[in-house]
Amino acid sequence: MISPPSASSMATVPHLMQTPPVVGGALPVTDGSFVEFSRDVLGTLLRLHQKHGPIAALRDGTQKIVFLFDPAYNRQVLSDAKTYHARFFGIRGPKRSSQRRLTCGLLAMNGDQHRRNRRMVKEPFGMRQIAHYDDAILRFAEETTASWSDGQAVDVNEEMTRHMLRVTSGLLFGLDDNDLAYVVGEQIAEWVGMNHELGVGALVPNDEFSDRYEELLAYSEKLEKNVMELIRLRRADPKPSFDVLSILVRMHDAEGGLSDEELVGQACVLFGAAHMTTAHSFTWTLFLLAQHPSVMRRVWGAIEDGTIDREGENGEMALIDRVIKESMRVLPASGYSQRINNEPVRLGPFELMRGTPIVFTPIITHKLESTFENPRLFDPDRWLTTKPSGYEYHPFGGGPRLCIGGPLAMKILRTTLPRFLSEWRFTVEPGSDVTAEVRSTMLNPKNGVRMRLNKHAEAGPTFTASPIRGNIDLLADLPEAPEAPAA
Ligand code: HEM
Repeated sequence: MISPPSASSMATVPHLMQTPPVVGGALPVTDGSFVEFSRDVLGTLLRLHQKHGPIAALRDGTQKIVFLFDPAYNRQVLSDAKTYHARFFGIRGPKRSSQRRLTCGLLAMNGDQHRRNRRMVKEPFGMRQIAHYDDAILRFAEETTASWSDGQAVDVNEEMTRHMLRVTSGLLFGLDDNDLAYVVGEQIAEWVGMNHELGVGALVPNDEFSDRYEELLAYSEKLEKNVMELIRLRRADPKPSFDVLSILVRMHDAEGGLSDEELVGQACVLFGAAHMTTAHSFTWTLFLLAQHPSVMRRVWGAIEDGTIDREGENGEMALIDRVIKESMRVLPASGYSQRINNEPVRLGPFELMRGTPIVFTPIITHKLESTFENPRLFDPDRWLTTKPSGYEYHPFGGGPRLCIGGPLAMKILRTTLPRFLSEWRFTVEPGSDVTAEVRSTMLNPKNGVRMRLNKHAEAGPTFTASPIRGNIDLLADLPEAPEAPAA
């Protein structure tokens, strides 16, 4: 049956995803606090869309953040990198500081510098290069499954984060099971989080801001030392390697390509961009499959008969790709991204002064009924017929700044998931709290996702959805899950 949204979540956050029109001549503006926005991104996005429709602004004093919900606005902004600049890091720190160097990665660059760096950084992510990663990806999957025991209860998000830290340090830095890589991964997650909280705080007068600013500068020094040490370890290893850092270093040495400063910034951003987004995508996909036993049974059958990653006779998308695309539609790991206009612009009903933050979000755009029928339903087969544009469906962003690691992330997911699922049954722990929140721009499970792992060899391939608590019903229908008893 269809689990109704909980009364408490409905009281504060709208549930439907129709796009109402802009009403009358009034500007679609809500007065509020940016600090509150940074504390409840998901609720704010849902409320603004519900109230204002395709485009909205949150106003705090004299400042505005503009939110785009409609694919036409996404197209206007994302395709025009000249007018709309990326600003992933609001705080660059003093010149020659660690903070300045660490925020030097691709996500923070614009104009010619972005084009030049993107050309170089994208080299290791081409289809030809990532073909080299197949064996390593499978080996990491084997190691992770070997670490599980039958009947074990785990937080799957923690498991997937650990898994992706290993995969990322292996593929990006060529370092197998390196303790320092774990430390760096955790530090990057913390540092990105501090940047986002403070980045929003910096837009408006806020007492907390100055203390935490000093804390951020000190933290970035610690992180930079460790990223430099990873680079040093990589350089010290004489064996020829296809990991991303080796390719970048080789290009650096052969062409004088990336400066050391750029290398630190790129390494840090690549590591952060790769492991957290992909770990959350793993988690959400395993969660959605577990809560949809009818889909899971088909996936299991296709793994058994070897067709899981095979296109259909008429070129239909392989089942594993349908599952991943659909999971990234319903619960996209990247919750929102941001641009600023570097000249005054007219955007829909707004005349925006230079430097206005502009947010776009797949969380809302992926749920528009005008593009996707029953948008909150997890229905992998919709991908047999639906063909949304890159501005209607944009889990990896769009336009000239499209994610360069998208094909690698897809390869990791489509190679690893069948390996996990062939041996293990993932069942959500009944009664557990599955709450989505947007933190550091990513949609992640606030309290993890508690799941029990059982070996098919012991338990047989039976699949059951579980009653759960939390706010996930705001984003996903779980029609196969029994209702949770009232708390
Ligand atoms: C499922 C996994 C992933 C998701 C959902 C994801 C999502 C995104 C999104 C939405 C953007 C665009 C941000 C914007 O427009 O402001 C982006 C950019 C980027 N991503 Fe990913 N990403 C993933 C995996 C990866 C991986 C594996 C890597 C590298 C190893 C990576 C590296 C990058 C880089 C360097 C950019 C900046 C591109 C530019 O500005 O030119 N991502 N990603």
